[in-house]
Amino acid sequence: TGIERIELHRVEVPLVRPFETSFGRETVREVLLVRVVTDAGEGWGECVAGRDPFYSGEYVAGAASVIERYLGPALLRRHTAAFEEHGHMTGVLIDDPSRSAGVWVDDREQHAAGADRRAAAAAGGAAASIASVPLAASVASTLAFVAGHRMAKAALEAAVLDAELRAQGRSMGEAFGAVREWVDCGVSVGIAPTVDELLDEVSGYVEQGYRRIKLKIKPGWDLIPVGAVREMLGRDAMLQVDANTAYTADDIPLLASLDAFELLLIEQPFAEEDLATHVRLAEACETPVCLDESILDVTTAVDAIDRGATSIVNIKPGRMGGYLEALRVHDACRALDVPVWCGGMLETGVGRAANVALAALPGFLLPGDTSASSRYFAEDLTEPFELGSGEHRGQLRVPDAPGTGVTVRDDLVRAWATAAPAVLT
Ligand SMILES: CC(=O)N[C@@H](Cc1ccc2ccccc2c1)C(=O)O
Ligand SMILES: [Mg+2]
Repeated sequence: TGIERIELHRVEVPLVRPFETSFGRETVREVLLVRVVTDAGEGWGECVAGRDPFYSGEYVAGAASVIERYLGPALLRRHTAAFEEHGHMTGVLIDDPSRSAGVWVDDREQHAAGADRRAAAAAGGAAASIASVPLAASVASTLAFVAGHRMAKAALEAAVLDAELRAQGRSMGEAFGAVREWVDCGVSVGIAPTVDELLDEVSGYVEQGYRRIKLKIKPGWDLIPVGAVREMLGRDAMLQVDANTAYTADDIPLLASLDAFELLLIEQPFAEEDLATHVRLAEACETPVCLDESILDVTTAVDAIDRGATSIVNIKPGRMGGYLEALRVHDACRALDVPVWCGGMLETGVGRAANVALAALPGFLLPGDTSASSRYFAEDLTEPFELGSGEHRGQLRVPDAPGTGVTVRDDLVRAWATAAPAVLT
């Protein structure tokens, strides 16, 4: 079985309102979508990287480049008979235009070790279902020769996973081990021009039924807006903040004073690599510290928890190299009694569908940023995700059709494309 074709589609989707964080202000979501054709059928994956390398070091053009130059060729060769004809050299042909011949890298030991270690770690929990998707489960080890680029890798793995599960007639929810059909939804609220405008926006979301409010903060926009929202919502509403690494150790006293607002958590106040300062804040305040940017895989998740740098984890499959690693992080956190929730990256329905399926796992104990499509887009690239009503107020339904369960509207992908798709075969 093999991967026969990879298409990279770059589209621009306007946002219904500007989204401002401590690292920038977006009015359009530029997104890279991956379509793969395997001998079992086709699948779509969404790369969560933003247009610019501001949330993380990855960005749309960089992800497209690393896929065209390294990751795509590896997948196309690794899974074709022609590739295996070199016998022991289960390596990767690096197509380097500057060099006439490709370079073979013998990676059997490295991949085998990596795969064994991961399989052992995954043996216990939801990740066990990985065994039933051999093609998707082999993607990470095939791509391991490239350092980093987790969002690019995740998009490819997600597309292969979608194709494989559609061929098996299984939904992602079923394959992941979902335990519920509806997931509680929270909403991420950007930095606003004034506190009044913030309160208006938050009121609207509460009206729509969102079960949790998350406010973006940064130095100079924190205590006052958070206090005003807490005042408006009352003390029982679920409220949290996300700083996207904007603070330093000098701000520990200020951040500790957020205890007054009885928040669910403080998300990623300090730099991605700075676990030590997160530990110091955790020791200085009651409000739980939650990490986002810092958590790249099972290893970094368990290390951050062991150090006391985080007591709640924001799981984002794109940041972790894919949904299969996200399952492992879920399992590891569950074994350590650490609640997790599903983060968001302004995904279209492609990524949103897979995130909702992931959020249905037992360890996802807090509402995630899996908001309705209308939070970001007037029109979605797939069927829109809409909040339920009545007993399902503030919830999204987990798709139960095969794969992601949604259908990508080719007409919109074409209409919103910023360039002709790149095709690798
Ligand atoms: C919903 C939410 O707050 N997401 C990210 C921040 C974020 C914000 C804006 C983005 C724009 C393009 C790509 C990624 C982005 C990520 C977070 O949890 O930290
Ligand atoms: Mg965050």
